[in-house]
Amino acid sequence: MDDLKLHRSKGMIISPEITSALPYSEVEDITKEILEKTHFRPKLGIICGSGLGGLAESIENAEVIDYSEITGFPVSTVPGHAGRLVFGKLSGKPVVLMQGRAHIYEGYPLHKITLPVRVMKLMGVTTLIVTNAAGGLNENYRVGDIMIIKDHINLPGFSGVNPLVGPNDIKFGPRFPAMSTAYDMGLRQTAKRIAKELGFSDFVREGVYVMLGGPSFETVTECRMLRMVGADATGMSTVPEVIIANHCGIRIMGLSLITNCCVMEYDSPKVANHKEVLETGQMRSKDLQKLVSTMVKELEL
Ligand SMILES: O=P(O)(O)O[C@@H]1C[C@H](O)[C@@H](CO)O1
Ligand code: HPA
Repeated sequence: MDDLKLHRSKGMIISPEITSALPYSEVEDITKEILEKTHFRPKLGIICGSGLGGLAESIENAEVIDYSEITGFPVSTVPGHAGRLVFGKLSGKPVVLMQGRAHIYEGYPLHKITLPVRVMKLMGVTTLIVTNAAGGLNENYRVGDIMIIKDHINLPGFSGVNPLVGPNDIKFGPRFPAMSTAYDMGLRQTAKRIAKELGFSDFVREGVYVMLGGPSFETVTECRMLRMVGADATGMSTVPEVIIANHCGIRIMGLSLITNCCVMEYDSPKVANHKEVLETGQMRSKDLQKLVSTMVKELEL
């Protein structure tokens, strides 16, 4: 008996939120709908965070589909997230790039935010590079640093907010996926070596990303607490996508751009703001493009 039928047979109450997660066959239909609009068959997916959509500039022979034209896709409402699916070639390899993502704070349920990842899986994507803008918690981090993500803290998950809540479809992956190896070690090592070869060592780090729901930025005490528990950077995305990608066996690399330093002192006049986030994205855009395109050149897909 499949998981959804089992839930019903036990008389379990499933919230409308959970039942509205798309079944495998509908994700297949959406995938087919998209693939009819492009001749590319990518094995690599890229998700661009706030202000990082410039990565699309490196894509050759781009074919673009607006999220609004795709059944079930969440439409971006945040500045710095164009809301377009870009197919094309990066370093000679076919890729699909999400120019912008959806976030919990926009009001989207997690299954909708993460739908594009399942669609990528059914398209044939085996490796995902996921990027975000984040606030630096680590006292050694500077604005403009790029952090290779080695692990995450799913803070919303502490209260049951996880994109895998609800009946599990084994066609996507197991009921209880391990998360301790979510950020592929081989990809992290390659990224570190390439950063060194490109002369980027001064601003490329490796650390832990923590996700909060947003949209308000963190208080001083929240930042202090997050630093104490081992987080190096804080943001409002990425973790749900990584959980869903890892669940369905996609290899993942995560990159955070440190767009601002978190305020750690009670009497500091400094405040986090989205304008600074977008400006830093612009400032580091070319270096991020170089790091990602050089990695892609080397990737065995
Ligand atoms: O999509 P990401 O995680 O890059 O966006 C970050 C978090 C908020 O959406 C926004 C705050 O400036 O940037
Ligand atoms: N906090 C949360 N999300 C963010 C930040 C931050 O300081 N900067 C960019 N995204």
